[in-house]
Amino acid sequence: MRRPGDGGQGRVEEQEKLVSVLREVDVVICTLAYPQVLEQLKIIDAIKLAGNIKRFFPSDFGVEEDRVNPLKPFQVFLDKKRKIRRATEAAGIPYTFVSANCFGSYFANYLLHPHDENSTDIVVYGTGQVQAVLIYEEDIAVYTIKAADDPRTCNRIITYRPPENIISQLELLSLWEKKTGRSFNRVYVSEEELINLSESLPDPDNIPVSIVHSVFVKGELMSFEIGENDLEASQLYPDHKNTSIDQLLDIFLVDPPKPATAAF
Ligand SMILES: CCOC(=O)[C@H]1C[C@@H]1c1ccc(O)c(OC)c1
Repeated sequence: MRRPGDGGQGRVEEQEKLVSVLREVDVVICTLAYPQVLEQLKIIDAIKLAGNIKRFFPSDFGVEEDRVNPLKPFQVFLDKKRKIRRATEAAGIPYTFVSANCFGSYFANYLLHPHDENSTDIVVYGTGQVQAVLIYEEDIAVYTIKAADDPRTCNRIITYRPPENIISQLELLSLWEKKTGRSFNRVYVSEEELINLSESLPDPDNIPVSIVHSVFVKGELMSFEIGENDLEASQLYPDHKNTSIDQLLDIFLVDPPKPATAAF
């Protein structure tokens, strides 16, 4: 896989420079944050002009946006991502759309707050029993690179859903309590409270609560079966030793990944 030369940095508005950089590579993996999602239209235009890109991964890597129906703030967020998927398809650019579900370290920090050694309360959304999917970020990267030059994933959607990475909030919390020897109070936030917040909070603060509702209350990460015509990473790449959630929490015990906050 070729990498751009030193001149590989710039702005998406610099179309001439973007095209020249694209002419040096084969695969484009975009990870632009939500506020810049529609900037990918400029990348699509540049890819069309360059004419040599063998695969484009738009900045997806979350829920399977063509198969969920969340609360409005998240729906508006996903509409922008869907616009990029449709523009990619319309442009005839070879693509792979990735549904990586929940970034594992990101959401372990979001749910368990392991860096806060004084916390005794843990917020549980809804019943806490809905199954979600947490994938260690390094495995998301490995699966994506493997998919990048795999003909089986060309013009396809691939979901990252290894069986050992499917867990509910309460199961995750119990596992963390077992590993740390700590115990936490469960502070439940009901579906009604989340819906009210999604309607009362100003934009963009209404987006995270809508994502929480989709993932941990509606269970939209697991709302569809992986059928024989669907691609799932751990099935496609069985030789890759994926990091289970149990192993991810062991990483948190010895070298906890720093908390992060997505841009909205
Ligand atoms: C609850 C807090 O959520 C976030 O901060 C954003 C980064 C999370 C996210 C954004 C987009 C997604 O599709 C997605 O799927 C699980 C997850």
